[in-house]
Amino acid sequence: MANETLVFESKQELVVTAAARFIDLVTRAQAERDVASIVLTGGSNGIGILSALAADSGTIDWSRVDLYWGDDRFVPADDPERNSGQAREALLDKVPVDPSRVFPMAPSDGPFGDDIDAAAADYAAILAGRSSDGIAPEFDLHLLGMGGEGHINSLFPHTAATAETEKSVVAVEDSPKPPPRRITLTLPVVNRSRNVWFLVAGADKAEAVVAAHNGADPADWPCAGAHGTEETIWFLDEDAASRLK
Ligand SMILES: O=C1O[C@H](COP(=O)(O)O)[C@@H](O)[C@H](O)[C@H]1O
Repeated sequence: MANETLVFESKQELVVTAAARFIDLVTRAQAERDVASIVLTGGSNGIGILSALAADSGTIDWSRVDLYWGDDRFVPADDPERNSGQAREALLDKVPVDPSRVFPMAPSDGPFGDDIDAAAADYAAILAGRSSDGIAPEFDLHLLGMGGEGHINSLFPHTAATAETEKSVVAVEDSPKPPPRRITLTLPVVNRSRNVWFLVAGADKAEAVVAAHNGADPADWPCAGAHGTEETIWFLDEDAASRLK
């Protein structure tokens, strides 16, 4: 399992480079497995890479890309906080994705109404149904943003969701970062990904970056618990990397 840490002068350089590598990765995955499977994330850089990809929309065969989300907010479908809605606006409405290959998590006004546990169970069933072992796909790439306290997806420090070892998807009712109700993939499923990429900018993330690089306890720093089976790459701006030796 390889690890790489790349440091960029600006957030823009970070997302543009990540987008170029995303195109390479998807192209290679499609050559090897026909369809590439990608887990998207939210946050400034998680959406930033999608905007950078929109500027280069002719290169990827989007009809052969499966798109999942690492987490989303359990709010109405048209709420601007939805990671999936932001992804549509930044990229997915602009490229020829196959709608049958796009798997957003259910919103709070979707088929399960306000039942967040049913919505989480539905997403687990979707992942299981698209896997070879009844659990979840081996994603080609899982994109991750990160909070200053080390959260990834909606896995926050010292929470049951972060400690989960059995379920692939769980409901979060009390996220310390608003909105409180979210659905998230768990660490065991993140870690089925061939490649895990962290997209992180800002001095407020520097302590968490050091913790992850030093192999901290994921209960304290959830970011420390995410690894690709083939490669883990940290895309950092200089501020986020400022405390690395
Ligand atoms: O709550 C969330 O935050 C993280 C990181 O966001 P950022 O704006 O600080 O980069 C994001 O990756 C995650 O999907 C989202 O739900």
